[in-house]
Amino acid sequence: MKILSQNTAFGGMQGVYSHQSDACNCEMTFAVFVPPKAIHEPCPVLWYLSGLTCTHANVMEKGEYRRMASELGLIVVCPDTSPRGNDVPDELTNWQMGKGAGFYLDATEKPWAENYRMYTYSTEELPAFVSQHFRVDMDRQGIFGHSMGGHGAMTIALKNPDRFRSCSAFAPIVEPSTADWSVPAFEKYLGPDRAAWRRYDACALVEDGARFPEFLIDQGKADGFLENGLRPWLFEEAVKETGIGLTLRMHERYDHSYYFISTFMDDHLRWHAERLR
Ligand SMILES: N[C@@H](CCC(=O)N[C@@H](CSC=O)C(=O)NCC(=O)O)C(=O)O
Repeated sequence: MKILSQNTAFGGMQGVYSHQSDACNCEMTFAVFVPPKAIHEPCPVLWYLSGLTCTHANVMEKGEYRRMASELGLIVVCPDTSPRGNDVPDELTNWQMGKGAGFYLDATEKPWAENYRMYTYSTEELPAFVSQHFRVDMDRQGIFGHSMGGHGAMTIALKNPDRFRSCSAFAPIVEPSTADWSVPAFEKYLGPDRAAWRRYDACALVEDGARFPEFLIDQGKADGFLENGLRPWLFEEAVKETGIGLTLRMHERYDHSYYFISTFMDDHLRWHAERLR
């Protein structure tokens, strides 16, 4: 593991690290905040998955999670959103595909399949790596994310209900297999057979029988992506009569930005901490 930076914050340590990823076949960077409590005992770990165009750095710089994570004793890990490097295929003028747009899936189509394996990276390789290098209690894991990362968090939780005790999302893409900004990417990463897309779609997963106890979703009503990209009401409909709990909070005047995310960050951290005790 390479240490790229380490800074003391709120009595804990915000670090940025990189390692060679077998899943993505490239060097991957991630951020980890370790609260002071982890000096004495293993702490619960919260995985934060970021949205389109992001790296590990967006939430680290603008998410404002450290004060509360420090207070609650939560380790927060923020992976990158795609493989990186000059050898990794990309669409330079398309922010909804390629680098910064990994959609937390394992691509099956050329040329993407060689590197774009963010599902395996986020659910297997990075957790194994983090558990080796940090004092994490892997029996107490939660996952959350924003937009494309909200989609990632919800689909990963639905597919791994025994691993995660809590899941929440800020403005998630709840049905990427029908949303304007994700259908072209799904076609390129996964091919034309839409049956294969359902494994990476929260609404479809629920329809197909996947279950997770409960979700918290915050959504801004002034979010420019609400109608065509995010549509949380589809998930509300999907979970009806399934026994899955959903707290969906719609907020007047909030948009899609980190101003919105940072406003509700403390609520999400408390939501997770209560379930990770
Ligand atoms: N470049 C785009 C806007 C991209 C954008 O809003 N990205 C969001 C995530 S969107 C869904 O996954 C984001 O988190 N951006 C990073 C940030 O720091 O705000 C455009 O031109 O509209």
